[in-house]
Amino acid sequence: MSAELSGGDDQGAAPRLAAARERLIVALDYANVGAAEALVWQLGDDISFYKIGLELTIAGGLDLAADLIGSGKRVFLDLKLHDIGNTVERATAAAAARGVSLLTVHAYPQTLAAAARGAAGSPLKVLGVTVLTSYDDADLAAAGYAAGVTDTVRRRAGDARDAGVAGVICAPTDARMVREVLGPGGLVVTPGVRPAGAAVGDQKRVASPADAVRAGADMIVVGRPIIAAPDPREAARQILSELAGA
Ligand SMILES: O=C(O)c1cc(=O)[nH]c(=O)n1[C@@H]1O[C@H](COP(=O)(O)O)[C@@H](O)[C@H]1O
Repeated sequence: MSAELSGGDDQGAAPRLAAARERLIVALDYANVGAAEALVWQLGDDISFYKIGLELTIAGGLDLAADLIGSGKRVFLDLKLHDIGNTVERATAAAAARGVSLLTVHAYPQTLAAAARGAAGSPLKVLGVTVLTSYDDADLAAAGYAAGVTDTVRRRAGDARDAGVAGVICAPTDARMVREVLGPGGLVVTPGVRPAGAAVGDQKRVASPADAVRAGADMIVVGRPIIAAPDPREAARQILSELAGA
C-alpha cells in the first residue's frame, strides 16, 4: 500500500480512508466483460462498489454483476429505465432479485412511482436521474423543455422524494440544492466528477471529488478519470485520498 493510502502516523487516516471507499463508485464503461474483469482485478481491495451501465450490460455485464456480488462487491446497475409503469415496475423487481444495490430510472413521476413499487420490500435503492450531466440549459431547450437545468433538477429531485425512491443522480454542481430538497436521508449520487487536470470529455456540469462531497454528495461515480488513466489503481488511490481529506 502506498504511504499516502496507509495514512502513515495519522491515527484518523484509516477511518477516513474507509469512509472514502464507501463513497467511490467506479463505472465499468467497457464493451467487453474481460476488460471490466481485468480492471476489477487491478483495483483490488481499494474499490468495493462498481457501476455496470448500458455498454457493459449489452456486452454480458449482468453475469459479471452476479460474479461481483458473489465476491463481496456492491453493484450499481445503471440502466436509466424509462418506460410504461408495468414494464418499469417489473424490470425493477427483476433487478432487485439479482441482488444489485442501486438502480437508475429517469426521474419522471410515473416512472419513479413504478420503480418504487418494483423495489418495495427489497434492499434495492432506486435513484432518479434528474438532468444528465452532459446537458446544459441549451441542451434542455433543444429537447423542448422550457425550464433550465437548475429548475428542472430541483423539480425532479422533489418528484423523486415524493415518489419514495432512495435518492437521485445529479451533477456535483447541483448537489447542494438537491440535498436541501431531499433532506439528510436522501441519497445523492454524482457523476460528472473530474479530479484537477482530468479531461472533461462530454460532461458539462462537473466538479472535483472533494467539492462534490462538500456540496452534499453521498457517493461519486467516476469512469474515464480512472478506467482510461495510464495507471488506474494510482488514479483511484488519488481520488480516495482526495475524498478522505474532504
Ligand atoms: O446515471 C449515471 O450514472 C450518469 C448520469 C449522468 O447524468 N451522467 C453520467 O455521466 N452518468 C454516468 O456516469 C459515468 C460517468 O463517466 P465518466 O464521465 O467517464 O466519469 C458514465 O457511466 C455515465 O453513464
